[in-house]
Amino acid sequence: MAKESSNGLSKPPPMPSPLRNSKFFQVIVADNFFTGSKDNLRKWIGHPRFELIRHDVTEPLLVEVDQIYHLACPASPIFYKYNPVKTIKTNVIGTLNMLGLAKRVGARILLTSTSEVYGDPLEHPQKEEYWGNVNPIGVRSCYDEGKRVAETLMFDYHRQHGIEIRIARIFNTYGPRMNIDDGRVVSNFIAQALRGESLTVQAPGTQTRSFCYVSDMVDGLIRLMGGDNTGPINLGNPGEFTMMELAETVKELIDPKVPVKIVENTPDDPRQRKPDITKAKELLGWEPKITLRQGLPLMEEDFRQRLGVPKKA
Ligand SMILES: NC(=O)c1ccc[n+]([C@@H]2O[C@H](COP(=O)([O-])OP(=O)(O)OC[C@H]3O[C@@H](n4cnc5c(N)ncnc54)[C@H](O)[C@@H]3O)[C@@H](O)[C@H]2O)c1
Ligand SMILES: O=C(O)[C@H]1O[C@H](OP(=O)(O)OP(=O)(O)OC[C@H]2O[C@@H](n3ccc(=O)[nH]c3=O)[C@H](O)[C@@H]2O)[C@H](O)[C@@H](O)[C@@H]1O
Repeated sequence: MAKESSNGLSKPPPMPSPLRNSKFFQVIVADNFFTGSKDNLRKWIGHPRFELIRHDVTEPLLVEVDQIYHLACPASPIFYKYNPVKTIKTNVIGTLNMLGLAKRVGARILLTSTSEVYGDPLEHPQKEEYWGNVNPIGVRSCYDEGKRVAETLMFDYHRQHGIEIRIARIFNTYGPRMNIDDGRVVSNFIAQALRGESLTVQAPGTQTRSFCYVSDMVDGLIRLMGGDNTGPINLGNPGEFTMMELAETVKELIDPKVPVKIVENTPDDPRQRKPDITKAKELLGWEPKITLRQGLPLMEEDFRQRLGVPKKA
């Protein structure tokens, strides 16, 4: 039997990457562009300390890095359900590959997990200690069970190999430059209102979500990566809205005349969701600053430009 060292590991943890002492940040983005767009990276292409690689995380990646932000995964229900086997491979094999990379080069790795690990929660608001209420064989399982396995892999690599891990459980986040046809509710309602189409509220419309603006989320992720806590830590905005309230807010902002249409919902849609962010406040000194009413107009402006719908004078 392998002898255990004082930290409980059979082998010492990997040496931290020497890149930690580097004077400059360099960024390597790896994306297979399934839901992402090169257009969003246009301003960085050609920058001497930026590199873009078309890469699928279900294949191993050999690069030298000291921090890994592991975000790769389709996140909108329409896209993650499109090829569920690929989604679960991305979560399981993709996370294994990123952890293997972290182990080889001694990097710290952050996983963007999700509030979907709480499933259709029976506790409200959700605290990190809640184990969730997830259907393991439903149409959302490729994503929510996939992320649960990804969290398990992160902790097993941490305990078994001493890898430095960070886990964020992100709650519904939105912002400019989202794919216009992403399919998630905020982008759908804004695009529909701008196109003068009915806002498609999925029944019953009383289900709730808590929406976080993207710049707040990025700030939270950077704090988590830089701090001493493995997580999991909830990152999200506790302001909670029903989908009907969201539709009314978007109407008021963009076009009070657009109708709201109740359409069929999809199976296992969580009925309520709101993060308890006590941990993020205490451990990261983080809380979101941008309310939904402040964030929506910023997204509207970007969608107007891309859809070519100028604001009426
Ligand atoms: N936005 C949210 O509300 C939210 C909530 C919880 C968790 N998350 C997580 O945050 C991460 C980013 O989400 P997002 O909202 O920006 O979604 P997104 O779909 O806009 O971005 C996901 C990115 O991953 C890439 N990708 C997908 N599969 C890949 C693969 N196999 N190999 C390489 N790249 C791949 C896509 O092309 C895209 O650029 C995801 O892991 C998601 O699960 C997001
Ligand atoms: O925050 C999270 O953890 C997860 O949130 C999302 O899941 P979901 O909340 O279902 O996202 P949406 O598709 O935006 O749906 C939100 C609510 O809006 C409703 N909806 C959606 C789209 C639409 O056109 N109309 C509408 O009423 C849905 O029924 C649902 O109740 C995505 O699955 C993931 O990006 C993410 O991991």
